[in-house]
Amino acid sequence: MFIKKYRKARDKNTSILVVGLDSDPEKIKGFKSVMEFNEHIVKETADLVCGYKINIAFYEKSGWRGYKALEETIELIKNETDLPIILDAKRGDIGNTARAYAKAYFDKLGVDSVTVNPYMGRDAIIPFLEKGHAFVLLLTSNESIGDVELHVYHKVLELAKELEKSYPERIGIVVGATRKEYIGKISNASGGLSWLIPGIGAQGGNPEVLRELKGKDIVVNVSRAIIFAENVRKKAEEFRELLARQYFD
Ligand SMILES: O=c1ccn([C@@H]2O[C@H](COP(=O)(O)O)[C@@H](O)[C@H]2O)c(=O)[nH]1
Repeated sequence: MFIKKYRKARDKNTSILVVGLDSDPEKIKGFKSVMEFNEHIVKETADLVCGYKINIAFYEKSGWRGYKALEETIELIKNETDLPIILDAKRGDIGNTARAYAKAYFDKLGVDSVTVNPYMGRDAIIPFLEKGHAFVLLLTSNESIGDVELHVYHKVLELAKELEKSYPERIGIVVGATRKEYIGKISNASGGLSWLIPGIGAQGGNPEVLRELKGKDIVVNVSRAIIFAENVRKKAEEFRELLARQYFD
């Protein structure tokens, strides 16, 4: 179960860092394949993180070869570590289609959590909660949140909390670290929901926001700033320390 694996890894590694395996085949210079690149990243970081997040887009862009690399990467993480895997797929569709996605990701791929787009409401979310854990998009890290999310995020928060009653410890929210002005307010209202926080590193989000989230189950994703660094381990150590100082101290 995602939350149990996450808490165990967080406490063992004193880390709330999740490394994002956004292993764009066009950027993995010096490696023969995405799989070889991912093996290197996992070997360098497994004792510094509380999990991995894999964004499916960077695998789908290579068709079946990318999907094969995705499957092999998940197998590698499961065989070599006890760390939870979040699949960043941002799915959201009618019930029977959502059930098909949930089956593909939890039963076939074997990930622990999936990101879900809540725009279509509970039918699009529940199939994921029935099989595993889901993070629903609440207030994302990108510029254009004013177009839609700012108008509805409080509704998404209400819905997530309602679903949490039937699916305790199986639902969380995605809030960008770039959303400093909203995080305190959302934290106060978020009860026992877990948090996935992207936006630190390449997007310039502020790690100080983590001070508002002490005691909550949070994972902080950093992708490009770690995986494409010259010294991956050193960079992961720096981010682990930076985040830990805000959250654990
Ligand atoms: O609000 C969101 C939701 C998801 N993401 C994803 O997280 C990583 C961020 O990568 P960086 O290289 O650390 O910027 C990426 O997979 C995004 O698709 C997000 O950035 N913001």
